Amino acid sequence: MIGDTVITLKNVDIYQPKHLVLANVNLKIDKGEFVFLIGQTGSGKSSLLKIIYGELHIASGEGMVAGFDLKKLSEREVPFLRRKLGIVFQDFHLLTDRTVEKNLEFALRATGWKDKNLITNRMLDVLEKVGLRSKLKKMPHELSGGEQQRVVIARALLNNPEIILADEPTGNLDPETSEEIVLLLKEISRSGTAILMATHDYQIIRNMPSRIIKTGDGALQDNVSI
Ligand SMILES: Nc1ncnc2c1ncn2[C@@H]1O[C@H](COP(=O)(O)OP(=O)(O)OP(=O)(O)O)[C@@H](O)[C@H]1O
Repeated sequence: MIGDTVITLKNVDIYQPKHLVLANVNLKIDKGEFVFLIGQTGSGKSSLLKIIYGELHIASGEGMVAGFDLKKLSEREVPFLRRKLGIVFQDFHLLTDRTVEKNLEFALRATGWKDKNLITNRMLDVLEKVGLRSKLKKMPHELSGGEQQRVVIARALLNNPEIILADEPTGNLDPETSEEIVLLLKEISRSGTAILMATHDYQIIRNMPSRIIKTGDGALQDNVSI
């Protein structure tokens, strides 16, 4: 990693799977930056995120994410890259058959945590950050959409990620709750985690001015205004 840059893509072509979705992508995101990713449906936002979290391979160009060289990334290393990333998607992906506590514990154990006390402390820590410490014993269906999304964000924070990738994290939420979620993500970015958030919600972008990148016509544009 060079300096405080946590994502670097240089002249990257992104294919899905044989069709060139984005050509010659150049992108740099620094530690603690908050960036919106916009673009029409099908223009390549998810494909860009997939390159960053190692779901799609780089065919040409270069990429470094959280210190991992995407070009050299083997299947075996992908889980280690993912531990440096928090991933937050639109449809919450909480396990519906267990409590908030058990959801978080499951994610910690899956990433190698064993000590019960450390697990409990970490869970309380992240729930505190998202303002949901009192909901530890609740089942997902006992929470509102916004609260469920906060738990997903708490889960994304468990391993202290360098970057959070959020794909339409407010897609299922009302405008007020959406704004709260984005404010929470902004606050998280101020403590040093870079946030890249794909969204179609221009209202939110207008209310919270930040750097905007945009996919369209097979390319990625930086510092766009809307
Ligand atoms: N698994 C796949 N196989 C074939 N083509 C795909 C696949 N996934 C995506 N595509 C195509 O790649 C292009 C970019 O898709 P992508 O999902 O990145 O767009 P997007 O900007 O995230 O769209 P949305 O806003 O609808 O989520 C689209 O033309 C899509 O049809």
